[in-house]
Amino acid sequence: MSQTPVVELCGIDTLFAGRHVHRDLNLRVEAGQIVGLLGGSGSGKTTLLREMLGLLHPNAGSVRLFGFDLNHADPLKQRAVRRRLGMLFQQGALFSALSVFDNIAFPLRELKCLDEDWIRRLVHLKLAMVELETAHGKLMPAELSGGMIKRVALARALALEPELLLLDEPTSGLDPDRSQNFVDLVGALQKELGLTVVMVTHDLNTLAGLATHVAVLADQHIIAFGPKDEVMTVDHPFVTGFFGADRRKLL
Ligand SMILES: Nc1ncnc2c1ncn2[C@@H]1O[C@H](COP(=O)(O)OP(=O)(O)OP(=O)(O)O)[C@@H](O)[C@H]1O
Repeated sequence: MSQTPVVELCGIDTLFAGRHVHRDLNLRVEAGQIVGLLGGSGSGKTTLLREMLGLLHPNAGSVRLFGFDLNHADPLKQRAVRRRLGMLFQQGALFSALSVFDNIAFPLRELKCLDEDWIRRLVHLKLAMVELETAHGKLMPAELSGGMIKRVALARALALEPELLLLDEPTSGLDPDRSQNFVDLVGALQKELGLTVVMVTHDLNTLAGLATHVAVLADQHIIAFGPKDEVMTVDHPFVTGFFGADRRKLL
């Protein structure tokens, strides 16, 4: 018997001002997969991540995480489900008025059941996980490089030890070296922590370095899903245009 999928989107319709962004969209992500979500600009990728986070409810269809329907579960259950996922926003979305330490401590303090001594130990552990030092905890977000912002945001996303990690353009704004380091870090943590990952990316190297599977969002739904070597041979204008002559990079 197959296991409960980590993410299951069924028949999703999303409309803004009467215009469909998603129409009868379906996606099933199994435990341990790293799914690269591709699609043209404005095709509704970030909107889909927001629906997985429960920040936005689709107009029709169901969003199930770990088997729980986010639209119908009671608020307590919804909160419990949300704690099982971490999100890395495109620009990091750190709280600018809080230090690195306090940014990472934020979700831990929200639990309201850990004393400060535990929080300190956990924050230092998360800093080490993303290859930063304890001393970095004192810095403010404005003092960080682009790569460090991504690492701190990742440490915060991992604070509650999620099973599902959502990444929105994880390497955008990083130069090729930093981008490769970040891809290696996420890949190593994914293996170590057994994470399931859904990431939006436009970057072929990030996709090549991380994704086990690719989902293509076009024409308002997922037109292709599967291992990346299968998806890149799909005959669709977006797929052909995206992979173009670089198809071999992914193999
Ligand atoms: N809250 C909102 N209100 C109205 N329209 C919205 C809202 N959020 C998104 N949209 C619209 O929905 C469409 C999809 O947006 P979304 O940000 O999900 O696309 P995307 O695929 O992530 O794009 P990009 O790759 O450019 O970031 C866009 O046309 C956007 O303007």
